[in-house]
Amino acid sequence: MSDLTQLSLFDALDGMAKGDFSSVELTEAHIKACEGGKKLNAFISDTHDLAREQAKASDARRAKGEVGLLEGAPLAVKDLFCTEGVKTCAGSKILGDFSPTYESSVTANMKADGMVMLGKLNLDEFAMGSSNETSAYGPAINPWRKDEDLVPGGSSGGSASAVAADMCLGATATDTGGSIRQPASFTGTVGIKPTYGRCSRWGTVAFASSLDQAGPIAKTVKDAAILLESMSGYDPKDSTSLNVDVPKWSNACGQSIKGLRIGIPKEYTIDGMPEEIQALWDQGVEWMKAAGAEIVPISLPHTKYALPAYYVVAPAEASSNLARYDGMRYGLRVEGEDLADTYERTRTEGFGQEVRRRIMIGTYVLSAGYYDAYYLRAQKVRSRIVQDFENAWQKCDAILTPTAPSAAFAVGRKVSDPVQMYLNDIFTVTTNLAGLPGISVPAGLDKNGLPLGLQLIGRALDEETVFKAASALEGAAGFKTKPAKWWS
Ligand SMILES: NC(=O)C[C@H](N)C(=O)O
Repeated sequence: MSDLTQLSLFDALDGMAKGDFSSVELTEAHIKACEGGKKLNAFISDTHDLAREQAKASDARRAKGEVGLLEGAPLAVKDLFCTEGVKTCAGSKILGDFSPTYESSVTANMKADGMVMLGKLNLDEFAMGSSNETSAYGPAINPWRKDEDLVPGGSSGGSASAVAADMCLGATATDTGGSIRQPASFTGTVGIKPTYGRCSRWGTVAFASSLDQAGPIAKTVKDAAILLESMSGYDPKDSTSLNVDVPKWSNACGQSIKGLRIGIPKEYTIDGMPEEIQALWDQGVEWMKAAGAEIVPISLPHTKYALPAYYVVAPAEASSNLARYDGMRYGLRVEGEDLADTYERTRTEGFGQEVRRRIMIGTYVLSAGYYDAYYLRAQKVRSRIVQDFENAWQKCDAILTPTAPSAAFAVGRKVSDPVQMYLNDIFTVTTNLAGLPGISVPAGLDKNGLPLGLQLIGRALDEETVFKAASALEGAAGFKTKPAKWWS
């Protein structure tokens, strides 16, 4: 039998449906790939025994004719989603060996659809970062380069690395400012952040609640559609969950984009953007045109304020969400001389530098006297950004931009310069602030042979158009290159 880890999720599901191989065989092949891929540090916890049990149970269900959307597919879960009885630590020391007694709604949906879970994936601590280097478990490594350790992007770096290295057929991820799309761009994978409210946040460790949204990282656009169909859905346990139907997005893949209006925002041309990224974006425009789309120049005038606004709103919400880690309830507790000292020691030892930085920024911008100057102003910027997109939708149906301002960079290169690190999110944060769906599709390689992605943004709840356009882009780009398997 040929190497089953090379299959897409769609082809693997098809192969099991035809009886070409079982979930047990498919799962064993992926467990072997995970064991051979340890150097990439993509996983924080392995759940291989559980995966074997789940695969066996899946084959038994299939024999009875019970076949879920993800039936028998070996997948992996970002370690930000609570998984019942399986360590969930959000890449932080402060959660210690916390093992939840409940399952996040997203992973519960996937389990109900027949997922086999191979393990929990590495990430930046509490999803704060763009390189996976803030993880208390060390960074996941990008499989694209052998001679030098490159970051896989972040915060969903483990998800991206594991999918790119064929260790799983797809993975869950989350995106607060770009954490699904930027790692997808860095690793030649597909990542979609759906409309805010599509996926329930219940049981997902909170970073910035008005921005956090789950979504998949996958090998193809169609695989991403299948995974998102399973992850999405109304959940009364999350007050921001949208009570709307989940369309069959996989059917949108491959449909014609004739007459679709694609907007090109002039503000996304920024100083210092590498020429190859500009060239790839221009090429993307040509591909969309050739596929029958109409190209429309648009303006999103408040774009330059998006990143500063995000780095006020997100830390503000984080400082509030992370107040719960006090050494009393879960994970780490460092005894002090009195209660205040215990809090202080626990939080100082438990949180890494970037998380502490964000808690301090967040506390500052929310404090009396500064609230109006920072937080309130950032919220006003947010309204302007929402309005910019509303205006744009009068002229176009989807927007094409680069995903990130660079390709993957070397481990250690940006850690000491937070502003450089934050700039990674320059093209992705706008959709989080506006709650819109955005997808990254691998579109080409830079001069060093590293993948680059292009982003498509759609109207709220119009993932269908996003998938249609992304699938056309994927077809035109024909990105088939894989990293050489140096790690196993
Ligand atoms: N969670 C995210 O979307 C990550 C983003 N790069 C941040 O550091 O906030």
